[in-house]
Amino acid sequence: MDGQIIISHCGGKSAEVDDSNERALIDDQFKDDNPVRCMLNNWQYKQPIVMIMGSKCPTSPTKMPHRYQVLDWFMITHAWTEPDPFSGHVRFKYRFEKVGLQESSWWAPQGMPGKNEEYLPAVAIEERECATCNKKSPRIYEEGFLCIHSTCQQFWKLDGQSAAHNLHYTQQFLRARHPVPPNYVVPSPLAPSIDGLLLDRNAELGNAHRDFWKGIVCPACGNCCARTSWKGWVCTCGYSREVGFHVTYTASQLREPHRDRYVGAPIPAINNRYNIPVKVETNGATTIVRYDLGPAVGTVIHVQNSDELNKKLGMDELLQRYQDPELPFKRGQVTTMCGTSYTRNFALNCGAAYHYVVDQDTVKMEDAPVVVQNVLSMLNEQVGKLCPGHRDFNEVLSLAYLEDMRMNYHTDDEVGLGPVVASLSLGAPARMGFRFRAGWKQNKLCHFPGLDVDDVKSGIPQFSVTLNHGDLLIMDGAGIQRYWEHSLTRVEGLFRIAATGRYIDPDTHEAASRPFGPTPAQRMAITSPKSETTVPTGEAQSTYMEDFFTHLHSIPKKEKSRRKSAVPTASATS
Ligand SMILES: O=C(O)CCC(=O)C(=O)O
Ligand SMILES: [Fe+2]
Repeated sequence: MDGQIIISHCGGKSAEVDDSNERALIDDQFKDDNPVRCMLNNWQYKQPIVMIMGSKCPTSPTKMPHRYQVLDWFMITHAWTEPDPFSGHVRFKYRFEKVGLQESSWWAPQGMPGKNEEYLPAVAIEERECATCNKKSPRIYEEGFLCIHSTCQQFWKLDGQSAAHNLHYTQQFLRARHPVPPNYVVPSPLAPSIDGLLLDRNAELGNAHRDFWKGIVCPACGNCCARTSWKGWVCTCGYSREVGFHVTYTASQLREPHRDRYVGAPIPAINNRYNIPVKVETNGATTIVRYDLGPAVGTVIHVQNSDELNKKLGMDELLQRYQDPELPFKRGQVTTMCGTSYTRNFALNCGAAYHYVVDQDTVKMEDAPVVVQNVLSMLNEQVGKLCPGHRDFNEVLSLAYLEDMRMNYHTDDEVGLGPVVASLSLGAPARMGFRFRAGWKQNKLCHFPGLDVDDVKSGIPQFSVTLNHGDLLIMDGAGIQRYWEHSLTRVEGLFRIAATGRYIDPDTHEAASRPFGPTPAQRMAITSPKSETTVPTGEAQSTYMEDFFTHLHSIPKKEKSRRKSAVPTASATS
């Protein structure tokens, strides 16, 4: 790797060799493998590609300042196959060349190609035909011409013998620079302009559009900056940009335009295989639907009110007050195997501390925004009527969903939680799915005689409900969290609030809460100074590409059919 050329392999299927830090392929890579196909498409159709480098990259020419950094736009000039030095499996390799050769590369040290250096005149990479397969190969290594076609008997052989693995790239291969083909366009700047984003977007969307909650590149320091604050983007360098809401959404604006608000008894969306008993009770203004999941599990209760009753109960006002830009909503931090990330939705926890996979602050109920205090009273009153013996909630987790936000399947089964969990929905409609909790085999014994374990593994929802503005969804029974999972698969609109009440026993819950991940490291600036270099033009592109494509290492037929039949099992266990 230098400031303009990167030679690398990718395409997956590698694993650590024993306990060493070395990785090796555990299977051949094939042209039909998705990651390989993507790369070959990029090469064939000349699609520019952004290179991102991790701080642990062993061939980096300088010390990388961040865990991950964006290098630049590159194009693939050559692709070929080689045996993996450790396992002998076939692996695809690629030569990437920076598109903007005239720009100085921030990651290159002084004196390296790409750094303030007038570049050498372009040199061509020689190509030769293999006497056995009659296909062309580029000259990549000093040690001699190697046939790069893995289906050829002479693949990776020098004078009839398997070539060593510690070969040296030719100077031509390293020094060649290719003209940027006509019509070759970089699809976007590496750092999209935040002003363009904010000004061009339709203000009627009220800034709940996805563009307003995804990350930006900080215009002050170049750092990638997630939107975690309700008010807008706040970068660790001190830069901040408020977003606010241009529009205060009303319930009728957020309603699904193609479906009328509830009229009459709802039709529950049920995969009716297990005949979940459903009871519907209505008095005109309120409809209560009860999904009976069995005596050892519990009941899901869905309460829907007419528009008039919702108004009377103050639901529209609650929705409006939840759009106050001063509310301390935040996107919570989640630590995953791949690093630190954020929940999709904004959260505000009030009352007892509530720890789940997310690291979040809690506001005491006496200091909580009035809207949250009102919701708590309303939840306690309504749930008290429907679930006899209900212990008053002492916590409300308010979640704000902007466009395209959702919540994946999970259970609210943290230690110290009471058996009743109830959430009030405000704003845009959303679909909540319920499925069997994977891996909980006792399901079989517990209820639904004849439960097919494949239905547990499949992850398919057994029933789902549409939560409209003003609806109350009560999960009554600890067994629901034990044997079932729920998710918010789809929010049909720009803005939705879910305010969920729970009883949390502070002592047992605190004692059992999970450790949380580290805060994000301080980030440093990346700048990319410009310098004058010459860009080669007019040099021919490699011509062996066609040969390579017609002679590619593809999955054998037998293997292909085996993979196809394996698909359902693989997805079922995921
Ligand atoms: O958005 C919702 O209605 C569901 C929220 C939820 O499941 C939770 O807070 O645990
Ligand atoms: Fe939940």
